[in-house]
Amino acid sequence: MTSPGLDEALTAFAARRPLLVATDYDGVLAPLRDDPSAAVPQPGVAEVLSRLAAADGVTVALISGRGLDDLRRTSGLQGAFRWVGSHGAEFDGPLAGADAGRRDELAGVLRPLVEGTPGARLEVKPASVAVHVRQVADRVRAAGLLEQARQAVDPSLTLKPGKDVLEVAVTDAHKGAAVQRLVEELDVAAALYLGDDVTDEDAFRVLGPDHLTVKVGEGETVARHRVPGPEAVVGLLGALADRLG
Ligand SMILES: O=P(O)(O)OC[C@H]1O[C@H](O[C@H]2O[C@H](CO)[C@@H](O)[C@H](O)[C@H]2O)[C@H](O)[C@@H](O)[C@@H]1O
Repeated sequence: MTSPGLDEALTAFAARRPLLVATDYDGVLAPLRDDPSAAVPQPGVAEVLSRLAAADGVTVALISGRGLDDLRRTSGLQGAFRWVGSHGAEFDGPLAGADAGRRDELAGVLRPLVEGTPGARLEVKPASVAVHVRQVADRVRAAGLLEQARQAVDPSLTLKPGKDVLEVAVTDAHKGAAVQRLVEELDVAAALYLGDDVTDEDAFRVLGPDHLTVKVGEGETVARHRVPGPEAVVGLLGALADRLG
């Protein structure tokens, strides 16, 4: 499933400087799990990210839909990385809490729907509320809950559908804006972005042909390359680290 041409594209990418190596977390660095707190990195991730971050002229960024604190805690990763949480709403560190009132109001709307669906789970994040249905055995009810949630919320809020989840955000932050901001701030010659979900398409879209975009797993994408899953991601990042010397 690894796309033809990726190896050559990686070699060309590695020859440029400065570089941004940006990656999503769930489904890319960590295999998906029923319990989000159990989604730990694929073996080899910590080592390869450290190798990349140590290379001259290379910045590594983790850009996740998770809240920043959750991302750090669950991943257990440490290093001189740029940490971006809440789809970009947490760009320079944790949110101060200005949006907490609106978010709690939203949680109040969604909670009764979730509590009425066995297996569903509500996740209250810094700038959003997520309705998770991965563990809803009745798939018709799972789809019904996500639709009910869509209908129940204020239409001015931002809907972010994902893998067995619908997230409703009180900010309009998205990963595309976060990547763009890093590219400009760091003034990089090229960026690599790895992502597996619908919200990663925003990041793929802002990166033109000078950059390297890699979709992880199946599904429609505007990314130019594809690898099958987190194990292949470790292989790809290792191959990049080898080329960076
Ligand atoms: O942007 P990401 O780093 O990919 O984060 C996206 C969401 O990831 C988590 O949910 C997803 O992964 C869970 C663990 O594998 C899985 O149980 C769930 O079904 C997936 O949707 C996280 O819980 C969300 O907050 C993130 O937005």
